[in-house]
Amino acid sequence: MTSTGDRTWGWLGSTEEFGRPPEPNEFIVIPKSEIHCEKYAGSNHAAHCFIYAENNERVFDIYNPRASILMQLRYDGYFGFPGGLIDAGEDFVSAVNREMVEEINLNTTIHSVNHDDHIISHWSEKKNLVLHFYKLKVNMTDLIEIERQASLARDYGTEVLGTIRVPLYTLGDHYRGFPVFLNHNFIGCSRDQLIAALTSLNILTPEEIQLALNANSRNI
Ligand SMILES: O=c1[nH]cnc2c1ncn2[C@H]1C[C@H](O)[C@@H](COP(=O)(O)OP(=O)(O)O)O1
Ligand SMILES: [Mn+2]
Ligand SMILES: [Mn+2]
Ligand SMILES: [Mn+2]
Repeated sequence: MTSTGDRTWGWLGSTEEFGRPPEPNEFIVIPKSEIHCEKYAGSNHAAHCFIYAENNERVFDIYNPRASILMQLRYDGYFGFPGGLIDAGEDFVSAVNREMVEEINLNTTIHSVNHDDHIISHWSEKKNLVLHFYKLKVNMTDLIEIERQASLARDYGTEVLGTIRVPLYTLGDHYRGFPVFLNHNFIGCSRDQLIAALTSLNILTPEEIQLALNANSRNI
């Protein structure tokens, strides 16, 4: 224990396991039709959101981002999406909208998700944790405003250390850009969620995603 108390988990102890790096294939996809099944009623649930805008404004007049996707650096050092744990008796959609207010100061009278915005759900039996993922499509003007407002969020500077725009382009060496980003540390199944969203929304082709997953610095 240090004087700053930063070596304890305190009341976070009950969630400590959720943030541990997942084992390969720890999180399995569960059908949307099952997410309210009794089987998962005793699990912990969390819901996060993929906020994005189409964006073809080239970087250096070379690299087309195709879209700007909002992720965040978290207090625990991982990259993740805005969202969080679902409180007892709270429904998934209310929870993710609430968490986006807390974490990025989202104005939910303008932007919010509903049940139709569900993308995918993953379950870790080991962690007894179900992670639901939603999408929110905005235009670039709105995304820039959401980014601006995020620094005024209740949890900014504590639970959330800032928003980022995920790079989708791959630079000329076939490595820097999106492949490097995919090599960073993501929390929970957020890396799988990012790939699922990019695929289901046709933002990157499956070939581009596979190339990024296979790319590494030794290739260049
Ligand atoms: O973006 C994410 N994608 C998948 N799983 C995630 C993501 N962020 C966190 N998690 C996991 C690991 C966390 O411990 C739990 C709860 O989420 P979190 O955002 O930390 O919860 P609160 O905001 O503190 O309510 O889900
Ligand atoms: Mn939160
Ligand atoms: Mn929370
Ligand atoms: Mn959170």
